[in-house]
Amino acid sequence: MCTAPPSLSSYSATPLVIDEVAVYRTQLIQIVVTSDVKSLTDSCALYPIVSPYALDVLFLGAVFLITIYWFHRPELNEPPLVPCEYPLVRHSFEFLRNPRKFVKQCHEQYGDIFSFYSYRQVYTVVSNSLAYELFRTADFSFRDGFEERFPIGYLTGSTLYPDYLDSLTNLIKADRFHRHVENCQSRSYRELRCGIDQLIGDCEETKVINDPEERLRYALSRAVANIIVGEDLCKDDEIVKTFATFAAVLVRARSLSQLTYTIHPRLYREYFKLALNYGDNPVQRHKDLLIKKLKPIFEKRYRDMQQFGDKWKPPDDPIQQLIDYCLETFGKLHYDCIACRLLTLIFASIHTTTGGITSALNEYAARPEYWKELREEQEAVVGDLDSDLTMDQVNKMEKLDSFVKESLRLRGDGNVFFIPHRTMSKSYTFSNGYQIPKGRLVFMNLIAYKEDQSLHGDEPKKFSGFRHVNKSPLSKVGRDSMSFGLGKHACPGRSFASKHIKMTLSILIRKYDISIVDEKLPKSIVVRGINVPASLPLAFKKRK
Ligand code: HEM
Repeated sequence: MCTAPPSLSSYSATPLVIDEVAVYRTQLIQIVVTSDVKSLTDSCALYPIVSPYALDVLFLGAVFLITIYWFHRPELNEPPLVPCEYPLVRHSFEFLRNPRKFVKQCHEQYGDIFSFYSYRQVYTVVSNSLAYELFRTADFSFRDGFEERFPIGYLTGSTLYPDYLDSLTNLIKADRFHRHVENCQSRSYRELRCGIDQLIGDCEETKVINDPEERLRYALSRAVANIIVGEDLCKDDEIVKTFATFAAVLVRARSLSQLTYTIHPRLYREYFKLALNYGDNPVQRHKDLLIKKLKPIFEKRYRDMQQFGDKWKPPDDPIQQLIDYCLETFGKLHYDCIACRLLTLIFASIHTTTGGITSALNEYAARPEYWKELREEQEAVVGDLDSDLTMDQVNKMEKLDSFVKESLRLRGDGNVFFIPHRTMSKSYTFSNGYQIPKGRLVFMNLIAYKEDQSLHGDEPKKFSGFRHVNKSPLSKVGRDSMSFGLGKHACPGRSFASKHIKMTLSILIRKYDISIVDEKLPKSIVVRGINVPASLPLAFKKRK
């Protein structure tokens, strides 16, 4: 006879002996795996002859099968794993003590692909042609690799929204964005000049500025804000501060969380978020500020759109791009999503571009042998400091373009890796036959790239400011030009960045004599594990 299994409440109410529990467990399993009523009845009828230990046998069987599979699973032809001396920390010490020496030695010994173990993860490093393969194939994700080391999407809340990075990339790549940047050329140039005049000053007498990077970052923020949020808001001190400081806030919080990464990336992500949310929660504060200041502009636009319909021709600017995106995606204005887009754009654009300005400026100040030619080019192309700077003129600054490109190529001498990419497909087989499993973080060996004579010409390790004249410009990516990445995810803001770096240097070169104060200071420093251009104290004097 089939007795119905007791209800869950009766389990707890009735004291059962061990054998009874096993019988009911067996019965429950049978019920779950049985799909139709008849077989259910049949299976219930069978229960007295099923062993009370069936579940345990099943479990042991599964463990046995998994063990067999584990030992006989297809082995990947993994790249050589650098053997390590210290069992727990593996290569972490050697790598952190002298990353350059470690990577160079491993490359010499193991060739263009090798893996090493740091803390609890295996990393793979690729050089030369395998590095280009990494950038060019869709089987690797730059975003996933970057997001693990710097979870910007998660921290800003952008990952809540569909395709958050794709939609930002599309916004920057769109023709209407390029048209808008061109249309804003003279007003954003004036903003930049005004910022430099105020923050660096007239310098009638020689003036030593200890923090040129920070001052130039604020000047640049005004110019970029002019393009992104418009003429009025770019003069708003709070908005400019958000543009100038948002990335620095994240970098500071990251330094508090770095140690947790060595335990587990997920712990690191959560701790990072906690470190940010603690106290005044800067991400939310910056979001609230952007929403407060921008809401009236968005609402007015939206009202105008509804009131005038097709007769209304909206301004073709990023604000309108964001409105259109929100209406297409959500059917209404979505302010949190708008703030997320803007913060990600600010994060991606301001510090990176200021870094480019700073490294080129440090090289310029330290290398008087280039001053004459670079000044002559400025005078020939632009002339007077007070006249506007057109896009056409910026494009004609070939020597300056090459100088900036060279400083970006060689910047951060201690940088040994390019941003990691993560394998997306099940496993990936490189063209030389080595295989890596899904999820592996893969880095490009930057030392090998910088020292490759076949790419950069004679003496590739030496700074040669005009190395790239009459060759490809700064904003063009290629095998010999990878500061902005390569392939599908190559930086979509590269012409924007290159234009702003050149505009800033053009003003500085025309306006001041700039020289280095202490030649012994390094041009780049390691800040919390990342090599960045140092904000060297520089002497500014108004040119005669
Ligand atoms: C000197 C300044 C800059 C440098 C050195 C730089 C560098 C890079 C690099 C190396 C990548 C990864 C490319 C890859 O993996 O192939 C990247 C991606 C990106 N950059 Fe830039 N960038 C700069 C300025 C900017 C600016 C000004 C913007 C925005 C206007 C921007 C927006 C982005 C975005 C949205 C991505 C992600 C692209 C994607 O995943 O499809 N960047 N950048």
